[in-house]
Amino acid sequence: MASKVVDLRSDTVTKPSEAMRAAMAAADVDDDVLGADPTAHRFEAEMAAVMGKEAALFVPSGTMGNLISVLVHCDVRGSEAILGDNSHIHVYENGGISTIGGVHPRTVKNNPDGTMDIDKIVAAIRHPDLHYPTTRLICLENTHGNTGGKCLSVEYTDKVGEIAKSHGLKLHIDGARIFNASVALGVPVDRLVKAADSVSVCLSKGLGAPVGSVIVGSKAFIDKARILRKTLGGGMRQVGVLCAAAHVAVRDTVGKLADDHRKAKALAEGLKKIEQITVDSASVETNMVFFEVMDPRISPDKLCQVLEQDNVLALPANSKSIRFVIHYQISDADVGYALACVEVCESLDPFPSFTVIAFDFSCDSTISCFQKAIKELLEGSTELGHSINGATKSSYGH
Ligand SMILES: Cc1ncc(COP(=O)(O)O)c(C=O)c1O
Ligand SMILES: C[C@@H](O)[C@H](N)C(=O)O
Repeated sequence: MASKVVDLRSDTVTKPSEAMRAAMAAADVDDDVLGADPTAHRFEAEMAAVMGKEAALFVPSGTMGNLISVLVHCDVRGSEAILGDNSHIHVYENGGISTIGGVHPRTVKNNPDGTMDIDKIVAAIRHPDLHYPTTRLICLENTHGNTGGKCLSVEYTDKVGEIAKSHGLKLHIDGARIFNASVALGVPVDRLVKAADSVSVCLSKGLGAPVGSVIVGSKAFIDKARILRKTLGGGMRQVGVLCAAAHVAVRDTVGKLADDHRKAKALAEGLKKIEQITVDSASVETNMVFFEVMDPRISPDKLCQVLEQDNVLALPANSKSIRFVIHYQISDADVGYALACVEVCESLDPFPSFTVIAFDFSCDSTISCFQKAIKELLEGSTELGHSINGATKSSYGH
């Protein structure tokens, strides 16, 4: 029987539940390009209401959701979008807003809590000038993935919204994990995004849907987004199959996010007890845990490779740390097993001491000495290398 895999690579790795699969099979569908998939319409109306916006549009991915949103807001050539230098849109979306949309990114440093300093956002705003692109959009990310799933407060979001409005700009929130933020902050999700003109919500992350995101905003925004989705090849015909699963995900999994956060905290507290591990467990706000290995010889890649041998899957967060991401298909026992595996990895010497003896075979005497040494070895009278001229000895590991 295949041994269980504890997959902590991301919250994108969940498998659809039986309820999702049943809903997909039973979905009432039609051609959505011709504007008629009833399940898609129902789900989009449901999500618009949940998020407190006028309208919604199902899209195949969070990346496309962000791209469409930026392109709708920055629909004039020479537009600029202010976004975090460590944001998903800027780091992981192939520069799509530029390569496809011709939008210029104006990055502002992301703080360790996922925010961008308000004064730096204001300083980055550029109004029409012969020399500059024109700022038309500010993008936030909540929760913020690359800082470890940090939550942006509703107060901060409202403040950025006020700045956008006072400067005639729009505000987009990459809300891939907005439900995690809502649950962790105890703020209703529609209140958390009230200041935003658009939000991209991933259904395929912590909510556990097999595919897709939904973007929400004004009706005028969504009408333009629908056209852009088709332009980008996102017209999906009987998409109700996917929307049916997404509906089940929102219905069944939002209530489990708090437990994901609890398990992430427990994982961080457990990692804290392991000698060679550094983790700021107090900074764990949602479902992600970033930790470092003290031993400089064990890189994040190396530890992930070693853990994989024990069927624990993880990914490096960066050159220094590893990322564990909890989702609703990770149990408390899985957390305990992962901790035990990290502990074993840390106690094992990943690089046992060993000696390399290099020979200079261009030297004739080395060969005769080598032959002598082999003869002596076979007779058990010497250690290889000690009696060979031209041999250089190097030691690795401890
Ligand atoms: C914060 C954030 N935004 C957007 C995305 C993009 O979502 P997708 O992978 O569905 O394109 C991701 C990752 O998946 C993410 O972590
Ligand atoms: C890496 C990124 O694209 C993905 N959203 C994740 O967090 O796993």
